[in-house]
Amino acid sequence: MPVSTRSQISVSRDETISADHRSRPPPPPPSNQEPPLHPAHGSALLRNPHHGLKEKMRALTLFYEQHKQQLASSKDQSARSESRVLATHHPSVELIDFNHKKREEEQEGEEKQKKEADGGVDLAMKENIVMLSQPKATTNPVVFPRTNAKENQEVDGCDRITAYSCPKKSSATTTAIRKLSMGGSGAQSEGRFARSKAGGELGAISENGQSGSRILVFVRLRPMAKKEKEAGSRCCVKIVNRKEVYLTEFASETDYLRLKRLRGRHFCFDASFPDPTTQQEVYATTTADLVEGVLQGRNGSVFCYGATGAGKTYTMLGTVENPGVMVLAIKDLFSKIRQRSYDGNHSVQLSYLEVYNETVRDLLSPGRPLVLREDKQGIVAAGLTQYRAYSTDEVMALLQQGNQNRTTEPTRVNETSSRSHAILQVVAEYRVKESGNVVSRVGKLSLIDLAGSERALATDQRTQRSIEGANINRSLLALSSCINALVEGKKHIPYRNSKLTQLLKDSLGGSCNTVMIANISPSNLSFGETQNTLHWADRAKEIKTKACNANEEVIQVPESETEQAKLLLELHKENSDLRQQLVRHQQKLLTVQAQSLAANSLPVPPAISSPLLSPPRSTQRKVKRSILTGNCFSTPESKKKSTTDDAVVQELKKTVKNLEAEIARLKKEHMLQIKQKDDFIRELITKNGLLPLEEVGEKRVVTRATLRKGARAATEGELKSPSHRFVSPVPTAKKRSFWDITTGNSPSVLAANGRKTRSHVAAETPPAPSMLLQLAYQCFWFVFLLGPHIANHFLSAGLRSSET
Ligand SMILES: Nc1ncnc2c1ncn2[C@@H]1O[C@H](COP(=O)(O)OP(=O)(O)OP(=O)(O)O)[C@@H](O)[C@H]1O
Repeated sequence: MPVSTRSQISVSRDETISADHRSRPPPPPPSNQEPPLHPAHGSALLRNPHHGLKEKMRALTLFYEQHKQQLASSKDQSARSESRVLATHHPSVELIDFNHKKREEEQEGEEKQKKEADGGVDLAMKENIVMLSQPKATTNPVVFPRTNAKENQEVDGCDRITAYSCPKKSSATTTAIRKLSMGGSGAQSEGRFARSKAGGELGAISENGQSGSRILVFVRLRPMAKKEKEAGSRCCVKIVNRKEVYLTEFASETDYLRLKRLRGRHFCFDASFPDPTTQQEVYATTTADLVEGVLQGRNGSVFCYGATGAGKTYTMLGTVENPGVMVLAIKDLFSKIRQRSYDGNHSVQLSYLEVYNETVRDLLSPGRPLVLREDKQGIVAAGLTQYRAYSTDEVMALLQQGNQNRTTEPTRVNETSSRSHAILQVVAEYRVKESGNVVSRVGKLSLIDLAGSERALATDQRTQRSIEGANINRSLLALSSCINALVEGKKHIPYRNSKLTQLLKDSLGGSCNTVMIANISPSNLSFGETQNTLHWADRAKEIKTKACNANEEVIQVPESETEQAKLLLELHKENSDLRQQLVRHQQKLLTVQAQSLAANSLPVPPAISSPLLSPPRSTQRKVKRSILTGNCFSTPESKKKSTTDDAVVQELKKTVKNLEAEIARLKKEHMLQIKQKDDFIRELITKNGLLPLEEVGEKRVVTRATLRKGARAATEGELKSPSHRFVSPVPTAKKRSFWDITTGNSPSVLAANGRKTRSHVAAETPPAPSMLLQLAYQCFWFVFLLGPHIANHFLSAGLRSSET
């Protein structure tokens, strides 16, 4: 992290000495007569006002010489230990190795315990038991300046290192608690055992998958670079027991005054990797468990953190010969999925993005910067390409493609310095058969290679590089703020301060198993950066993550074959039922469609007879008739319509019949009336004696009968014209015409006294109406009498035509 912690640890040596003196009991007096070397004596000397600086220096020099002799004598013992290989010429490192014999004894004790214990017991747990049983640190005569009190309280089993007087957290106790709490499922214990084995019994403990787990922090030390060697830099980092990291500031052996300001610090992590550690070892210890968790449906994150050139990209990506965590994790993921997936039912999707100068870019399909959005799944980059990969080779090709698109620039520190934070996300979804059921699991693994924290001077003064550096530092500062807030348990975590922290939100504070790998350089020239890195890594250890629940779904599957066959039969039956239903519905639908079509269609014209098209005679007739009757597409509506029409016709026919009967009746009545009138006329004539009855016969009374007679006569030759038809045989008598009858000019109304009555016909024959008028009257009567017949005729004719 870019935040320096130097100010916290620069304490004067004198203060430290006095503090140590206060806190420790005086040691037994020395056997020889040499000047007192113990700090108590030293402090006594120092407190003596008569002792000058020269004496102090002499005492210290003597002590230093003696210490060197002791070291020389212990070299034989340390030659047998593994740390002999790592021994450097740095005095502090030599001091660390001073206690090798003791550590060897401890290791022997560990092995003894291992043999005694059951086979299934976690090696890491045993290691912790041993650590707990270790004796408390004894008083050490070597006094070094006190550093961060929080970090280095005690170093178990390392007397000399305790002499740093850097109060260290009781890491052994913490570790033991963690390890003891893991005595849960056998599977987990097995997993941890396997991991311990793979990690070379590093004792790294995973609490993944358990509620309230914390971020696991690992440290990796890279080998000294050629450039650094050439620059005469020396190793300032010592890794002990594959857990503890000792950081010492260099000082010249003869520069006694400089000793005052020497800084030494001690840290303890879940595991620490010295420079010869292989990539495979690092992967097995840090990430293998996370991959396992992903396969169980849990999310996992691994991020590499450190100064520029510290080996982050090497750890994450590696080289062709030594592939890194990303490559190994993907290979492992694919091979494990293949082994387990039920019926090969699995999918792996990946995305690869970078955060460069506070912009998010898609590395697999570069284009416009992406926008970060928060949804139910957490923070997502909108529009980020998700590639589905079916093999490791495909993933490798995509990874290579992405890395080519990644922003890297040469800096003074690193020739291929990553100028961006890169995040590879792999989503694995697969089905596995477990206790008769099929379980579908989805897990996400995020592999993050952060850009290196750096000092402006360490890289370049050029504008672009310095801008990049400023942005990198800004985002890493935001990361450190988030770590601080999380450690302190604050409610508000400032994730929004940078794109990087937004993207890491899930990994840091979400439901996720998270691993941090802090990369450090061994060079004393990078002391400040290494110290910063270790400080923040140590702080990150305290971050508690939320319980990581498995994202899985159980699909019920019958166990026995008989049950399966049963299920298959049931499914077949259901399937055929559904098919039948479908056919029925289709039929119904067709009928409805046809009916609606018929209802909406116009009457079809009669088919044009064609010898080729015409059907057989009988059919043709039927068809023709049906077309004519409109029954070819008989719908309920059309049927109803035709029925209504029939009823109307019947009604009309009835009416016609009734009318005809009425006409006949009226005719009869009319004839009767005429007859009555004739009789009445005759009677009147007879009464009045106007004509003797005998003469009556002679003088031709115009009656209907006579008319008929006359008509007959006319037909015989007398009345040849219509005007003659009504010629009265009596010349004096008024000729009674049809007009007379109808207009009441009847002779019957002629008064006997000669007076004209209304119906009286004057003696002088009134002028007869004109022929035209008579004709009109005749026509009227004609129409009156024959009208109903004619109407009836037309009506039935119309009905017939409407029927057709
Ligand atoms: N464990 C290691 N073993 C061998 N070589 C290493 C190791 N770690 C790092 N290196 C080498 O150190 C150099 C710098 O490493 P790397 O590029 O990984 O640093 P970095 O932290 O990613 O730097 P930056 O932040 O600038 O990108 C590389 O040449 C790399 O090969």
